[in-house]
Amino acid sequence: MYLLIGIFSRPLREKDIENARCDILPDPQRTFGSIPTLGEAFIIFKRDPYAHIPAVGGADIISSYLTARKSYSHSRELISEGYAKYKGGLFRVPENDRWNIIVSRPDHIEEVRKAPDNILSFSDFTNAEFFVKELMGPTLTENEYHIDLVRGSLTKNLSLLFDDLREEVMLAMEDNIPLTDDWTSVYVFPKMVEVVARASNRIFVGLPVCREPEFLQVNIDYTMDANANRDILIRLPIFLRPLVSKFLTTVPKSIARASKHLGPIIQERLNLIDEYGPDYPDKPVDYLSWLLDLATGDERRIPQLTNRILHINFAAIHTSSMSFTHALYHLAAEPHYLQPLREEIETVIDEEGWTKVAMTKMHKLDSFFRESQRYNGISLLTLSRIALKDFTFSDGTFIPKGSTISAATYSIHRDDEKYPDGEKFDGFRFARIRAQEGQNTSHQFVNTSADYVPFGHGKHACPGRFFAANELKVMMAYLILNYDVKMENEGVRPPNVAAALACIPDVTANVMFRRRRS
Ligand code: HEM
Repeated sequence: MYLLIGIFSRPLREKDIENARCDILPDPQRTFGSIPTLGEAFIIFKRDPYAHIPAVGGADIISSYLTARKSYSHSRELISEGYAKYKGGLFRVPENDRWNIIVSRPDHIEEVRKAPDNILSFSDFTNAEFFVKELMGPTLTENEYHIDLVRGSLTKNLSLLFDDLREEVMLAMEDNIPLTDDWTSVYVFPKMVEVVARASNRIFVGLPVCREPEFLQVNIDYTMDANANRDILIRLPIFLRPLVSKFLTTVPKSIARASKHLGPIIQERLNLIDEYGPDYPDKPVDYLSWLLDLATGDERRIPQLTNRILHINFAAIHTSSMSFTHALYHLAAEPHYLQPLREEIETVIDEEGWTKVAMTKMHKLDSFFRESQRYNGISLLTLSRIALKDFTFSDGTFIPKGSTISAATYSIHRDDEKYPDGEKFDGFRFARIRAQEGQNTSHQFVNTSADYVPFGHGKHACPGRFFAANELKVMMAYLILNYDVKMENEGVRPPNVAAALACIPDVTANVMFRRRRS
């Protein structure tokens, strides 16, 4: 309850002071990390709606300001501190422009998962976090049919598309990592981004455009630009963001660049639909065809369709290439994993050939990726939501409307009570569990639970994870069968880099490859 009117109508009472903290904007989750503005000069008092939730670094103005200032480079430490100190309970960590309320208890996570979208909203969170509406266009948020297609058609057609995916991964790997007899040092992260971009676009838009370097580059740049623009906007006062985003956004330029390649293909498909109907002969099976099946009105125009393709690449490329690089660094730093993985992959391929079913039978490989996502992940927090209404957990804990709430992903995954020796990377941890009676289908790379949330959990859990799991496994299986691998700095895995909430593999490291000898 804001006390601005009350301040002028009666003297401040002791109780008001107890329940109040000085805040600068009438936004309940505002912290003090952003640049003060003219509007912010109007200091008002209000009850602290978060008084019942302990704050890492302190809740008063000065401490929250100073802690928020550290949040970009020290998020991991701040979240770990809260997790250790308030174990099982909620806590909050300040960011530039809000408090992040963090949950970690399984029952709390389950309640966040089950809460309907009109109370705890995932899409409002992603829009606020990535400025989707302002930077990428409002239609993406108003009609999310491109997301439904990942959950539906893409996942359902994985078996059918597997051969295309496999072929593109193998060709892209050969092009990016030379098969040499002697050890060759490869600056690996950009190469993996390229392999993922090419293989993903084989399924998104098909041949030959998935191999056009400029088309792939636009898709890669789109993510980098979106992140850079977001980092600028998040530091600005809220009222300036819509205005600045208009000048900042590079999306129209990206659409124009990508349309040069996609435009003629989309037009050709639209012509065929006009002539022969939606199921025209030799219609390609890819994500673009599914978009065309569902798009109506303005959404059938080339710029709109191109933007959807760019956006799905935004969700797919860096998430998958970072996840792959995390796992690759473990393999290269500990090459003792190579032999058992090779034996498993060879045995399964001998029995099944290169199929989607074969990928599900490689339990050690699956475990290696699951463990890498547990140990590293790509985000310290997932399952993030914005409360569109007041929300109360069944234990009575109150979350005010407007709050951001997330799961303590990194800390949950490193918790010894959930994962014995959690600070140690143990590549076959989950394969051993699956070998136990009755555990065969649990603990797969794509399974989520309250204790395993690198893809989120529940209805908004990453719908692309089934596709990503197949892509990453084919990449790794191909690499393990064809190359010997080690870190340039032998035996040492380069430390991850923390930037805000992201957990990024060292993007500057080199890995050594040579043609497999044994
Ligand atoms: C290993 C790679 C990937 C990782 C680690 C990853 C991770 C995530 C995470 C953490 C979320 C948010 C879930 C939450 O916090 O509740 C998410 C959402 C999403 N991901 Fe992924 N992702 C990956 C690959 C992909 C791919 C390949 C695609 C597309 C083909 C994709 C499409 C999406 C979409 C559309 C959403 C939003 C879901 C919704 O609005 O309900 N992701 N992903």
